[in-house]
Amino acid sequence: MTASVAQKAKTATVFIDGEAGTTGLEIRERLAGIDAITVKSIDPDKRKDKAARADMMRGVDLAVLCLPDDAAKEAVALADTLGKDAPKIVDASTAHRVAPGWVYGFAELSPAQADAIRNATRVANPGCYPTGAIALLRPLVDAGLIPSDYPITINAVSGYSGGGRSMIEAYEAGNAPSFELYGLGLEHKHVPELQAYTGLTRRPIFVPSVGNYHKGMLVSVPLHLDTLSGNPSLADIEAVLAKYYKSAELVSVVTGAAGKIARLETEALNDTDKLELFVFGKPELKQAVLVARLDNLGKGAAGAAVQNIKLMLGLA
Ligand SMILES: NC(=O)C1=CN([C@@H]2O[C@H](COP(=O)(O)OP(=O)(O)OC[C@H]3O[C@@H](n4cnc5c(N)ncnc54)[C@H](OP(=O)(O)O)[C@@H]3O)[C@@H](O)[C@H]2O)C=CC1
Ligand SMILES: CC(=O)N[C@@H](CCC(=O)OP(=O)(O)O)C(=O)O
Repeated sequence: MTASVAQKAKTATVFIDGEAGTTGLEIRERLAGIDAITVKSIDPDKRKDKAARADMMRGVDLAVLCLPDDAAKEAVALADTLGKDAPKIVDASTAHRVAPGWVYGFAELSPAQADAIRNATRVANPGCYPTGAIALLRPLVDAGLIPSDYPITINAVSGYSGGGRSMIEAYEAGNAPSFELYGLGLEHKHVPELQAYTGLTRRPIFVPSVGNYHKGMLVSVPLHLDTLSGNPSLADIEAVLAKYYKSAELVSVVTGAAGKIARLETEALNDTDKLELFVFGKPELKQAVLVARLDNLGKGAAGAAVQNIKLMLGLA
């Protein structure tokens, strides 16, 4: 597959299973701007027809699954019936993010991750919230500043597009709340990937929320500096993050925010695939708040999917 994909790199073909959904549409829009990729669309009447979907998969280099979890598992089972004709797969759902045999599609996770994605046939696209939280925490756990058994709490807010078509319709009907916390049973579907890819041995507490606006996300992690290893300063934390993402095109560390910026709004990165990281806090208090900002449909979904598609098709 790798050699043939390289040979036909100019005409790589992609099928988006779930093309008409929130994430599918965003991916289609981004792929339309890439000359080296042709999107093959299924007849809308057949979009849930297993035989038609299997035929589409047989005819492409890569399939992107933008489906609910159960439908994504069904799509993988369909691909499994195709043997050597199965396409490469990027799954945007939660179904395979910690599954054996799948590579986690966060290219900036570690220096080796982009290559792991390039060489993979099955890649699980990260959740929007874990993208922010893992980006903040993984470098600090790796550096030993945050002990792996540290009791981490992650607070986050998303625009309502994060909930897909049904939540978008509910909010746009005009009778949704202005803001609400959810996941208060502490079993949000993102916790397993959050724990697995941050390297935390203690299960983090994750408190998501949704605001009455379309898209844009903030993920924040409060820290008591005097309980971390080596009593690090805000500058130490910032330096670890800045070094980790030095060469990353899409992830940037906004340095010097502490003491200068006191408010942060959610929508500044909308319609981009960027992820910004900030370290706020006050040295005298020995307290810090790490914050990640992203477009939940950009780096939190379609932007990361397209990054993975390009890596897997030999285009990046
Ligand atoms: N929205 C977001 O910010 C993010 C979403 N995701 C994940 O991406 C996946 C898609 O989410 P999202 O785009 O928001 O969801 P949507 O509800 O907006 O879209 C889902 C699409 O899948 C189609 N679909 C449902 N069941 C089947 C099936 N059995 N066969 C074929 N097509 C089917 C739906 O068609 P129909 O409407 O006609 O039923 C719809 O077009 C989910 O797993 C979600 O967790 C990932 C990252 C972020
Ligand atoms: C606001 C909202 O409801 N958000 C979704 C997460 C969206 C996302 O990115 O996660 P997946 O990729 O795992 O779907 C939720 O909390 O379930």
